[in-house]
Amino acid sequence: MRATVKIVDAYTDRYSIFIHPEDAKAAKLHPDDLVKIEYGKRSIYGSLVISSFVQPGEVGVSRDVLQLHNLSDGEVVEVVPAGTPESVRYIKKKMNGEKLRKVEIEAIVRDIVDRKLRDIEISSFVTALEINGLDMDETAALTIAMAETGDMLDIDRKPIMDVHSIGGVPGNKTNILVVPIVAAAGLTIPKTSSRAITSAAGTADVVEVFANVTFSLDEIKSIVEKVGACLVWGGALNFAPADDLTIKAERALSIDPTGLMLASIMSKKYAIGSQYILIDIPTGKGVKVETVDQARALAKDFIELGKRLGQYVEVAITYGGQPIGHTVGPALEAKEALLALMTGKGPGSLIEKATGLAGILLEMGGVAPPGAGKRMAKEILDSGKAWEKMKEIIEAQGGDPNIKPEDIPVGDKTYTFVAPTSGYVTSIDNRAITGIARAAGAPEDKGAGVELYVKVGEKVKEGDPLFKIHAGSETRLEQAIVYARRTEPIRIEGMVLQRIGNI
Ligand SMILES: O=P(O)(O)OC[C@H]1O[C@H](OP(=O)(O)O)[C@H](O)[C@@H]1O
Ligand SMILES: Nc1ccnc(=O)[nH]1
Repeated sequence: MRATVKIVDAYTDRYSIFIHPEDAKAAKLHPDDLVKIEYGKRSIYGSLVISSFVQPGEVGVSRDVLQLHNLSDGEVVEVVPAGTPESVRYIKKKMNGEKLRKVEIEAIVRDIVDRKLRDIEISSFVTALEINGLDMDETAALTIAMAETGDMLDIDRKPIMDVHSIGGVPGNKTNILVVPIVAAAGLTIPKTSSRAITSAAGTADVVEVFANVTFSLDEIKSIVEKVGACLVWGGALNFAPADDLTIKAERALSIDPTGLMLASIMSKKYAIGSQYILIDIPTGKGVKVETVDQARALAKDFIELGKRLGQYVEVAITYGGQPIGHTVGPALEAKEALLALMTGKGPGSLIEKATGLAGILLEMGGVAPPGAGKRMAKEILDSGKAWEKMKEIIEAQGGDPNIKPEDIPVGDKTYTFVAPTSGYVTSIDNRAITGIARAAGAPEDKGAGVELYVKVGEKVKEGDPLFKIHAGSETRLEQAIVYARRTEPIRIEGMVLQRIGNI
């Protein structure tokens, strides 16, 4: 049908296209149908909303559609049913456990990027990958397709280093220390991060507390060539664009299928031109990889995928059996990370992991002799050079380089859980801590999260504080308290775990 464009001031995150009920009836269109707007030689795909927001003869476009396409009020366009993309058949092949050909994977990625595949089809694809997986041929095809459907970056300052965690462990603010340490040594490290997938705060969510993380590739190039590093959100416009759309489905299901994880990470590294990449695989109970054998197998996949992409990859298998540091949630983690950079002091789990990973990168980049990297990294941190570099990065990314951790606001609705008995802390449940922080509102509410007062192996007396929940509202706080009471995330030897009566 021919229609006049009307901008609908709504951000639906579903690329919504609105038409009036009378027009929908005449065109035999139904809610959530995939529809196409044709104007000139361009095509815009979106999910149909039938509504009186628009008048007969009008087609409404939401703000998220306008983020990708220039349309103005009053333009005359054609609105037609889009039908079912061929790539849906390929998704069903993967649902049936069949191997996908390179061209089929490319079609799926292209249709995700063009928004021909709606949330429902993308979730089906992610679920199929969780159940049936991808082999290395499919993973490499997916990685390159994800990278090449977006912009690629060519940074002049070589060699280009990179570091990326597969995530999964709460409080993993490590790379916020690693990046400035490595850059302070004179190496180039254009770090891209995703927002939280299974955790309560992705690195992009944490950095966004004190600096902008959404930039175009030209802006990233300028930042990196100026200060040698960045800490930005990989989901920014047109940078491996399929990645953030599949992550949205992963986040809803709190899953991260191995093949998609490999492609998600390495597509960003490939797009930004990283040459030497260190992958962190946190390993332990309650994270994405639970055993060292599984971690070694995943490490081999990352190294093989890197070879196919022309990138040198090393992998660090790290301890992931409990949260990193003492804080979980964007603002709380930002405070802890900045304080560690300012003082060189902080929880051993954070400082030791950060200097360990940074040390490997210093050796990979040739600025530290083999075996001397961690010591050099610690010297850079202790000397204040890492903090000076971080201030350069913060300023280049539009933040306040004079920021003080104590000035960062956190949720003021709090509740502290105390030890029910005396004894040694025997375990901290990663998934429960993440669940409590997310119930409190993280990562969307940056001030929400959990502060840990104890770690595994520490001795407590009955009544000692174990952890504090921060939330932005009493409602969220109550939800987090209920979740915490149900999951009891911190176990102390000697405590009564359950009492079973004659129920
Ligand atoms: O823990 P979950 O949310 O599953 O994984 C996502 C997190 O892991 C990676 O960390 P980094 O950017 O390498 O520090 C991602 O960028 C993101 O921050
Ligand atoms: N799936 C992913 C895990 C961690 N980081 C990413 O960028 N993607």
